[in-house]
Amino acid sequence: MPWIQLKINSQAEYAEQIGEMLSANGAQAVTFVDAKDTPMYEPKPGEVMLWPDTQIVGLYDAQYDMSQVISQLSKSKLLGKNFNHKLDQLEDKDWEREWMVNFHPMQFGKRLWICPSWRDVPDPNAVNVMLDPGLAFGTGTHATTSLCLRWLDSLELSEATVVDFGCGSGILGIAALKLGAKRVVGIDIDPQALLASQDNANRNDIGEKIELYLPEHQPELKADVVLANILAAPLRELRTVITGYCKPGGKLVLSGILDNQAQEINDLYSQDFVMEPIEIDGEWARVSGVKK
Ligand SMILES: C[S@@+](CC[C@H](N)C(=O)[O-])C[C@H]1O[C@@H](n2cnc3c(N)ncnc32)[C@H](O)[C@@H]1O
Repeated sequence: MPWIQLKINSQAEYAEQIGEMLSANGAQAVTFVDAKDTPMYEPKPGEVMLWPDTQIVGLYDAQYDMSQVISQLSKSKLLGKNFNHKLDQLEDKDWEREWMVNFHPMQFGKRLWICPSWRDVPDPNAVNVMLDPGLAFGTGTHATTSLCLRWLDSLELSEATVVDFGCGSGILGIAALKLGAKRVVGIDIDPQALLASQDNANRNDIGEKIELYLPEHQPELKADVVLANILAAPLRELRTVITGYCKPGGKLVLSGILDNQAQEINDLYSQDFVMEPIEIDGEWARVSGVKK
């Protein structure tokens, strides 16, 4: 479905109010972008980042009557009759890649950085994962991914075999390889994710160390580390499969779990794992343990 994007530049102090006006006037999503594209850090979950010159971007269904929206907005005291705005038509894919504007290098734990493949690395001596998720999930900006990345950074992974269940962009498996793992098996139901994972692995010169499978072709193996960031429902349903991938003494991390689901998932997996303390980030939780 095509979309229409309405862009309004403003001083930071008015941006949130303008954003609220766009939401009240039919915008399906409102984002805030630095109008001057100065370097910045990634907003934490729940945090609205405002820069001195902020661009407020409202996303509207292409069928929406934008003349009505503009007329409504021009009646507000904040914007006035001749307020400065820009309207752009977007195709779906353009919108899905809009996040690229806001994707900057980010550090996770002590050693690990995730860097958009089109930007410079901030520290050439760090463990840098160069990433372009394409249309797959996983940039590190989402709390479910960052919880796993921080956990990975805290491990000694030399020579480890790793299963990345629900690999998306490949971000977790590739980070594990760059942190020293010797082999990663990535599994995903989405063929786009497998393509993105292979592209990203190649981009990081470790393409030969990753194997990617749809669930119907997933191989049998016992891994030292199992990662699964795939929401609570599949974690429940696939417990035996996920548990089966982990060797005794191996480590497991589960994410994609809401804060209020974490204890139940923790208790479920405690049948086979000695669980570690649950880690919370905003509304998301990380559950982890060591196989008995
Ligand atoms: C939340 S994303 C996580 C991506 C990446 N691992 C990360 O941490 O950012 C979940 C991924 O799991 C995949 N997925 C969902 N259900 C699955 C299942 N039953 N088996 C395998 N993959 C699944 C989705 O296609 C998606 O790519």
